[in-house]
This record gives sequence, C-alpha cells and structure tokens, in this order.
Amino acid sequence: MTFISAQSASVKIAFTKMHGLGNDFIVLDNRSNMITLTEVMIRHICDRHLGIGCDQLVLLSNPTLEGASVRVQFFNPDGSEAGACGNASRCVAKFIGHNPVIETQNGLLPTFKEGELYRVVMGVPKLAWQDIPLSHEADTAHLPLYDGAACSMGNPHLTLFRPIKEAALLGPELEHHALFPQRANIGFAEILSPTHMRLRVWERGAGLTLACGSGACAAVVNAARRNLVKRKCTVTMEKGDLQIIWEENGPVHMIGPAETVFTGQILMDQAV
Ligand SMILES: N[C@H](CCC[C@H](N)C(=O)O)C(=O)O
Repeated sequence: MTFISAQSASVKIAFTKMHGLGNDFIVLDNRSNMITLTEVMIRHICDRHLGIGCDQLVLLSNPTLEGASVRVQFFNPDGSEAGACGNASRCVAKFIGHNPVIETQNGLLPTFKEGELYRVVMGVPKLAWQDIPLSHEADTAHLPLYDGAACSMGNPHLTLFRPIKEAALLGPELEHHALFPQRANIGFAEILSPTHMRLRVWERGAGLTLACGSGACAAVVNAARRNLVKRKCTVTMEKGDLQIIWEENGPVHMIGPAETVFTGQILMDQAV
C-alpha cells in the first residue's frame, strides 16, 4: 500500500526493502498512481547516505499488456532505467504473490513460487550484436575484449572468464567501453565444473553488487555457447546460489531466494 501525504513541501512515500542474495532493492508500489518519480528522486532514494540506499529502485504500476499481473520498472542508483533485473523480479514475485506474470521492457516474465524459492522465466537471450547492442558487428561469442562473450537478457551483459577479483579493477572501464553504446554489465565468471561457476558482476549504473540475476543468466548463456558449462548450471555468488536453466532454443529460467527486510516511509522534499 502506498501512503502519500503532502506536508508543506514534502511528501511521504511508503516503501518495502527487499533483496535477492544481497542484491538489494527499494520497492515502490505505485499501482495507485500516486507517485511521480524524477531522476533526482530516484538517485536520492537509492543513495546509501542521503536516502534509503539500494542497488536498484523497483517501481510497480498497473499492467498495460494482456496477461500481465503487474508492470515493473527497474532503476539503477545513477537514475538509468534497465530492461531487466533478475533478483528484483524474484522479489516482485514474492511481493505480489500468487505467481504473478511480470511486465517488463523485455516482455512478460512468468514467475512461480517453488517451496521457499522463486522461479522467473527470464526470456530468450539475444545473441546478435545489434540486439545487445554493440556499436559494430562482432562475433558476440568471442569478443576482442579479453576474449569475452556478450548477450542481452533485456539488458546488455559482457561475460569475461577471468578471476572474480578482477571485477572491481576492470569493471568500471569496461562498463563504459565504446563497444557498448548503452554501456554494459560486466560479469567475471570462474568455471568450477560443467555444472557450476562462481560469478561477480560489475553492474551498469550500480557498480559492484553482491549478486546479479540477469548477469547469472547471461553468464550461463555465454559459457554454454562456448561449451564451458552445460545449459543447467549453478551460479555461486557472494551470498548464495542461483540455479540457471537455458532451454534449447528457448528462454532462460532462474531459480533463487527473495527476502523482505523491512517496510517504511521516506520523507521527500517535493523540490528533490
Ligand atoms: N544494473 C543492471 C540492472 C540490474 C541487474 C541486476 N541487479 C539483476 O539482478 O539482474 C542494468 O543496468 O542492466
């Protein structure tokens, strides 16, 4: 329930704090259409010192597509909007309940509660250079950048098969590399076996995060394309595992936890 009260020049916005394996989110339920978010407000809410703090802000609104339960928009702390956010999609499935179909920029994502975990069908990965997008034609399975591989899960991902400790070092520069006209999320994957990898992601617009759901999907797709792993693979990140399954000629499934931490209200200066 979104609670809005306007006192002089400030407004109170109700929120729910959630996370998926430590990738944390502020969820704003705007199905009552009471909130008008600006980029300045998004950056303020996401700020871990001046606002509440999160890796992404998740805005829920009424669906516009046939078959959708809820429309979801994902915003990075720098104010940019992302077409996909796997960990947040599991949190939305928990928040809404009853296996909602999530409407995103990338289409409809079916969700399913499975015991204490949530499955999100994340869509078919886009492998063509134009769809990632890249700035020019390239073999997206073997890029000149550290021999990485790229795909889109509704957001651009470069996967490097390099030590995860290099994420903080190489991530910032590669996020803004000229090869990615919309920037990119940079995943560092250590292959442990044909069915297990360790992953750390430098996220576009957010920096180093503890987990990245779409990044885990992209890493399995990119590794499977190079026969480094099977299409069903466990991805271990800092606070736990995701199970990723890439169907033959089909969508990627992601299965993992979603936690609610607290609810509250943030007081925003209307001028923000
Ligand atoms: N930073 C990403 C969005 C969040 C992805 C991540 N938190 C996930 O769980 O997929 C981007 O700009 O594409």
